[in-house]
Amino acid sequence: MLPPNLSIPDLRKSASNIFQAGVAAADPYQAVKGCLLAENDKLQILRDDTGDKRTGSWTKIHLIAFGKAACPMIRAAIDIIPAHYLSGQAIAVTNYDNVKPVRGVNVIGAGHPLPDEAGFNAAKLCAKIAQDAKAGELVLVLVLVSGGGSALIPYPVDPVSLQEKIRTTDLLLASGATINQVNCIRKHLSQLKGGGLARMVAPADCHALILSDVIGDDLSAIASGPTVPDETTFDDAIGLLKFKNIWHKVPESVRHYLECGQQGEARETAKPDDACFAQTSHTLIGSNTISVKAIMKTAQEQGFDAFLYNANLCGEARDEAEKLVQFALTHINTAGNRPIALLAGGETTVTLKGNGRGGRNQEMAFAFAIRAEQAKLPGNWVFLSGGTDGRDGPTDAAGGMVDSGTIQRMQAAGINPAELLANNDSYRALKASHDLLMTGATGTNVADLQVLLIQP
Ligand SMILES: Nc1ncnc2c1ncn2[C@@H]1O[C@H](COP(=O)(O)OP(=O)(O)OP(=O)(O)O)[C@@H](O)[C@H]1O
Ligand SMILES: O=C(O)[C@H](O)CO
Repeated sequence: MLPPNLSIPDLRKSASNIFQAGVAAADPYQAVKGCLLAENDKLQILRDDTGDKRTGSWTKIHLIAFGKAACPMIRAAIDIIPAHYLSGQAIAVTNYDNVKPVRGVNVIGAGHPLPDEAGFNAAKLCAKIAQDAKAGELVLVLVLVSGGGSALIPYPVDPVSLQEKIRTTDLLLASGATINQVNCIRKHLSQLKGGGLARMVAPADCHALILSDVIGDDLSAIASGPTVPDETTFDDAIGLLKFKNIWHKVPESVRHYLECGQQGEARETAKPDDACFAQTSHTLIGSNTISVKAIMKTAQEQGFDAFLYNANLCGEARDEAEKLVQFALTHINTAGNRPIALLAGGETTVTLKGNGRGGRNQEMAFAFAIRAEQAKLPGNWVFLSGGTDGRDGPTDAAGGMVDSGTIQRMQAAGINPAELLANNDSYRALKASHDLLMTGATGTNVADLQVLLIQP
């Protein structure tokens, strides 16, 4: 049970425990294990999207895993699938932080959030495994997909070079575009994304187990949907680049390729009626929603009056911080004396205007501290915003955990909070106030979680 009047250290400890419960609920190893069954030496996929079982008279199974959770996902598959199925064609591509050796698997570390040469080489190996699967050999290609996959297996269309793809990704990530928008462009510049991998596997069987880091769980957006039909078009991709004011900044080869596509001279991504999907199925095995339920439960168990503020938090990080402060102010008035937990899950965006360092969670936590101080949010409070993958933006922090004393600590360290926020320099500000959330890479990835705890 909670002590009667929670101090800031008490609240910080609880916030961190609640967040960890959300991360634990997205354990990729358990999620894959819960979906596969080997009985009498035969493999069954326990449910696909329609809730049906999938079995087959496969003689070989090839494994392709990519994303931040690739290692634990492929380990679970290797632990369950009877050895006689395994062909030796097993690859896992993950970000450098999450590389772990897995028996019988070619584990490859690659660049994230910006792609690199290692990822490009890994993407070619994935394509080779897919193309080697022949229908006559009764092969199943089991694809294990998790967030981060888009950056990790870049396979640009001809004639776009890897460097040009990296430059385009960089511009997109800084533009404030949502992940669905970013991935519409990525799909139209890739050989694997937007159903490309499913096309390579066909006519052999393909099944994907998908751990979602995309709010709303649109399967075609997760890791840019390499095994999923894509409804977006070259028109959409061009429209988005123009809308985000980066059409004239992306490399000439990218503009040229997209324009060719618009005129029907380049192949569209795989649409729902593409023949490759006849043998392709999917299972969604984990998501932010499941983690949000877990943090609600943990907050309640810890004695907080828990309220689901938003299960689909999106929008510009600093604006969402402001809205949460305003909501907390009104919520406090209607609550009694019990400590309150306002909880959320989602994925905000940041439109970069400055040249500082940070990530969307750090920026939201930093902006929350500034706004809460200005609005005089009463009582002891702690606000945590963190990426379940343990990595927020191009930094080594998972996010930020700020409290009623944060702004004072920043000022005492000689920091001008407003100036640093204007420069998107949340990492420096939070480091100075000792408010960086440092978890290390967690091995999973189901977007972000927010925990606001208040002792009125
Ligand atoms: N200085 C900064 N301040 C705030 N946000 C930043 C900063 N620099 C980069 N970002 C944001 O970080 C984002 C990339 O971060 P991150 O790698 O955590 O994304 P992600 O969504 O977890 O990646 P993936 O979905 O591929 O797993 C970009 O969208 C960008 O807007
Ligand atoms: O890899 C990606 O595209 C993002 O993490 C969304 O899944």
